[in-house]
Amino acid sequence: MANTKSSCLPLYEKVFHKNTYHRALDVIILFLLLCLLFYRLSTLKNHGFAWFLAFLCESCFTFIWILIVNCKWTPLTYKTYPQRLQERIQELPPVDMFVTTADAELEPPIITVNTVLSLLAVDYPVHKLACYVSDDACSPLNFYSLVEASKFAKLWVPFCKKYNVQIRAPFRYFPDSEPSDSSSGELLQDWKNMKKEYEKLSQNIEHAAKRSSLFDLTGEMTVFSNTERMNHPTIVKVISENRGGLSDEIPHLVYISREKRPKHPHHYKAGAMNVLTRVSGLMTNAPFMLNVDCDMYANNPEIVLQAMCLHLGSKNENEFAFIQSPQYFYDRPENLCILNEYIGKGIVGIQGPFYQGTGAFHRRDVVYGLCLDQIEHQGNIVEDELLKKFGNSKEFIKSAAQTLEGKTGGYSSNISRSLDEAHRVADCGYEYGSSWGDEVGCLYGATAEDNLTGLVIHSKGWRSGYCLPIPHAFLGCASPSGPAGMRQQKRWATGLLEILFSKRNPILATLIGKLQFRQCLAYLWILTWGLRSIPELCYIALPAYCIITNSTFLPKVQEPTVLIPLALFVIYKLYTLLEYIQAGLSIRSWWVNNCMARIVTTSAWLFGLVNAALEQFGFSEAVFEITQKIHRPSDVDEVMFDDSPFFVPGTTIILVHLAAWATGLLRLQSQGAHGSGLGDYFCSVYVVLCFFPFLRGLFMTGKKGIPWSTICKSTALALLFVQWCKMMSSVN
Ligand SMILES: O=c1ccn([C@@H]2O[C@H](COP(=O)(O)OP(=O)(O)O[C@H]3O[C@H](CO)[C@@H](O)[C@H](O)[C@H]3O)[C@@H](O)[C@H]2O)c(=O)[nH]1
Ligand SMILES: [Mn+2]
Repeated sequence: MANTKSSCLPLYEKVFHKNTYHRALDVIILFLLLCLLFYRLSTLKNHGFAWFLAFLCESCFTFIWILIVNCKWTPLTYKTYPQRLQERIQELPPVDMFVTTADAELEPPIITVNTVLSLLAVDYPVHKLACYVSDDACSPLNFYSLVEASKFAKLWVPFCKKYNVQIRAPFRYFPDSEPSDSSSGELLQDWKNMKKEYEKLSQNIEHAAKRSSLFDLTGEMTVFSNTERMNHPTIVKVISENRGGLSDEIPHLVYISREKRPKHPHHYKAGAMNVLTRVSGLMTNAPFMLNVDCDMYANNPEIVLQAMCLHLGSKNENEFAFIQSPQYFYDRPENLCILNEYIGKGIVGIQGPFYQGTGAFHRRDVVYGLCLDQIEHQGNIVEDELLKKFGNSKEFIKSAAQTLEGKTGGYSSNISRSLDEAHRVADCGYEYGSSWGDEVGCLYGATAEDNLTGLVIHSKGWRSGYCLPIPHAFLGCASPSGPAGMRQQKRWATGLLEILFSKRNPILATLIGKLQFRQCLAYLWILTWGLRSIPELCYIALPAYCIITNSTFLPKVQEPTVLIPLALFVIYKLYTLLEYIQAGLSIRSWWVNNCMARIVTTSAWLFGLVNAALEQFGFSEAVFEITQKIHRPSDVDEVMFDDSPFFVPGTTIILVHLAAWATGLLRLQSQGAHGSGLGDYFCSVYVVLCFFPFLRGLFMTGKKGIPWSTICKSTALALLFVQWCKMMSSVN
C-alpha cells in the first residue's frame, strides 16, 4: 500500500527563488552603466584618449554585466526526496562511477583511494554500483594502493552502513569523529578497529610510495614491468568483483590504464573518460554514469539517490541529460561559493548548469550522442552505422545498441568475462575512424572538455539538472594559490576560448542548433573569461596614465556627473559584499576574492588569451597541465611568487602606479595646478590596494617575495609605459 502511495508522490520539486531586490540592484547597476556610457559618448569630443579608452572599457564591462544579469535572473533549485525513491528500491537503476587520476605525485594515491572508498560506500544497493578508476600515470603504486584499499573497503563499507557514517572518506572521517564516551561499547570498539585498519592502509601506501622505484613487479604486478608513463599497453584489472552473494559487500572495482604510445594523441582527461565509458559499457553498461576527479570524494552518502530522484523523477524520465552538483572544497569552503550561489543557481533556471567535469551523473545514451527528438525512434539502429560511430568492437556495439534502445543493462555478476574486449577498446588506435570525441563521448578539441561536452549536449536541446543536497555532494582540494593556481586559471581561460573560437561555439549553436538564447548568453559569460583581461588591464592602467599625462578619465569632483561612477562603485561593492554576507562568508574573504579576481584576470587569463591566440595561429599546442592536490595550511590567502611570467603584469601594475604617484607629487610641487582630479588618485590607490601582495612582495624574500628577474622585467615594462605616456602627453 505504502508503495503505491509513494509512487505517486513526486521525487523532486522545483523551487523558484524570489529575488526581487537582487533584480532591482542588478537593474540599477545596469542603468548606471548605461548612463555612464551615454555621458561619455556625448562628451567624447571635449576629451582626449583617456576618455575614449574609458568608454571602450566600460562598454565591455556593461556587456559583461548584461551577461551576468542574464545568468542570475531566474534562480532555481530542486528539492529531492530520496526516501521516496528508496521505497521503490527494486526499480533503482545501476550506476557506473568513474574516477580519473593521472599523476601519482601531483595526485597522491591516498587522495584517490579516499575518493574511491567514499564512492564504494555510498547509500545505494552495492550490486548496482561499479567503480572504474582510470590511471593515466600507469603507476604500479596507484594499482597497489587500490588493491589495498579494496581489502580495507570490505570492512569500511559495512562499518559505514552499520553506523550510518556521514563522511565516508576515511581521511576526513577519522580526525574528528571519535565516539563520545556515552556511545555503545560496540561502536567504540569498531571505531578503534577501523581507525587502526585505516592507519595501516595509509602506512602501507606511504611506504610503497617511498620505495616505488623499487617496486617488486611480480605476480599481479608483472603487467607493469617495462612500462613507461607515455608508452605502455592497456592494463585492465578487475580488483574486486561483486558476484552477487550476500557476503559481497562492496561494488565492483576495476583498474584501467589505457594504452599510450608516443605518437598517438591521448586527449588528456577527455580521452580517459571515453575509455572509461567503453570499458564500463562492456562490463556493466549502467544507464547512468557518475564521474569525479580523483580528489572529489563523496561527502554526502545519499548523493546517488539524490541524483536518481532527478533522473527518474520527471514525468517521462527524459528531462535531464545530466545532473551536475557544484564543486565545493574542503580546505577552502568559501571558494566558488558565491559563484554557485548566485550565477550557478541562475543558470539552473535557464537550460541547466554547465557540465563541470566532476560531480556529474550522465545518461549513457546521451553520451552516446542521442538527441532529444530521437528518443521515439530508438528501435531501428543499423549495425553498420553503429560500427562507424562506435568503432570496431562487435561486443561494444551490442551494448551500445542496448543502451540506445533504452534497455537498461541488468546486473552483471561476471565482469571478468569481458576483460579481453575491454583491453581492445582501451587501445590507443581504437577510436580512429569512429565518432569518439567528435559526436560520441567526451568531446576533444578543447582543454575545457567538460564545458565543450556540456555545451554540445545543450545544443541538442537537452536540459541539465542541479543537485544541491545538504551536506554538499562532493568536496575536493581547492585550487592551489601561487604559480600552480595561475597555471590552472590559464588552462581554463585557454580551454574556454578554444570553445569560443571553434565551430561548436554557442552563437552558432543557438542559430542552427537548439541552444536557448539565454543559455547562449550564459555560455558567453564563461567562455569569454580570457578576453576580459584586455579591458580590465586597460582600465587598471588608466588612472596611472592620467596622473602621468596630467589628464583625467573621470568627471571633476565639482561636476554632478561624478555621482554616476561614484554611485556605481559604491553600490557595486556594497552589493557584492552583501552577497558574501548572505552566503555566510566573511568581509575578509570578500576583500581577498575581490583582489584575487583582479590579479587572476590581469595575469593568468591574459596569458590564457595569448595562449589561445597562439593556438589559433598554429604556434602552440593545447596541453592539460595537471593541478597538484595537496592539503594546505590556512595561510592560503597569501600570494606566492616565483619567476614565471604570471607575476610580471601585477608587478608592472604596482610599479606604474608608484611611478604615477611620484610624477604627480613632483608636479604638485612645481606647478601647483593639476589636470588629474581626486577621482584619478582614488582609483590609483584602489588599484594599489587590490595588488597589495605585489607591493609587499617587492620588499620580501622567499616565496612571498617577487624574484629579481621578475622585478627587472616589470621595471623595464613600467619604464616603457611611462615613456609612452610622456610621448602621448606631448602629442596632445
Ligand atoms: O591527462 C589527463 C589529465 C587529467 N586527468 C584528470 O582530470 C582531472 C582534473 O584534473 P585537474 O588537474 O584536477 O584539473 P582541474 O582544473 O582541477 O579540473 C577542473 O577543470 C577540468 C577541465 O576543465 C575538468 O575536467 C575537471 O573536472 C575540473 O575539476 C583529474 O582527476 C586528473 O587526474 C586525466 O585523467 N588525464
Ligand atoms: Mn582539480
